[in-house]
Amino acid sequence: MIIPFRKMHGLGNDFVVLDARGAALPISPARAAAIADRRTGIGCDQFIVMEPGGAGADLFMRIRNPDGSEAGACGNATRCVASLAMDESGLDGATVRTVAGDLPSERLPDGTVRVDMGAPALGWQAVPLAREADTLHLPLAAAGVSDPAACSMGNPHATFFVPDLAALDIARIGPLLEHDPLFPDRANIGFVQVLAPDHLRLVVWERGAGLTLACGSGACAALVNAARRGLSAREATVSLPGGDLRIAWRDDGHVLMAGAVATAFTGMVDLDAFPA
Ligand SMILES: N[C@H](CCC[C@H](N)C(=O)O)C(=O)O
Repeated sequence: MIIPFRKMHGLGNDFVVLDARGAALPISPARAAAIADRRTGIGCDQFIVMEPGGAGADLFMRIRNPDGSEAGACGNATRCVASLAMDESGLDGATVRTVAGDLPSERLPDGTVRVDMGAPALGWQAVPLAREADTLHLPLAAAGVSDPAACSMGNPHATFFVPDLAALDIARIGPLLEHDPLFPDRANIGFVQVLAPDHLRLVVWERGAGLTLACGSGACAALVNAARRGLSAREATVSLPGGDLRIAWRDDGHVLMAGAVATAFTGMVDLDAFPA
């Protein structure tokens, strides 16, 4: 089955996007992982399938990591597919439905796309954690980092606050923390250096994907956790290796994320060339 795909990214956090709104596609976790593989497939941080949205949503977005695991949120991909929906409709707004809820998105005058990621979940069971703990100060330490905060943005995040990001070997400690038994569903691990109350520097070891150039839900979690700790304001620029996101934790509890989106290229893919 040969079908079109679109390669998109948000600040270098990149996605292969397939369109299954017209007809279901035979996409197993194994096939998604094979297409996401950067050596033998097209290669991406997340594999995205657009499905029919149903009433009240422009589309449903299914998110898979390169290891085949399904995720409940992907902020950068949400902004990308919302941009596609707005291009198609000619409108400046679109609602993307995910397993974690409906995410209203809009294109801003400067061409960036802003998404309402909803409210973070702050309780230990919602993150989730394997046992009761204070999500503002988790009993977790590894390889020179400790005392993270945690929340869910529809997917689990732990945020460590460090004095110097450059001093960390994130490729080594990221997987240890991602797989810590405290996280029954694993977790995305963010490392934050607070530059100013309205400016955070962030690097994320993503669950099921590893180091990425940007992580939208991770930037939301970093801002929420920094504000909860009194380390930042409720609105800040989050600078990731791939670029800046503007994050605001509104008084109504919702977290807004704005940033650039882009289509790198389009092409055709033969699904039968990958394992069923
Ligand atoms: N690895 C994440 C999904 C992608 C998140 C990230 N790419 C974003 O922009 O939010 C997880 O398993 O929860």
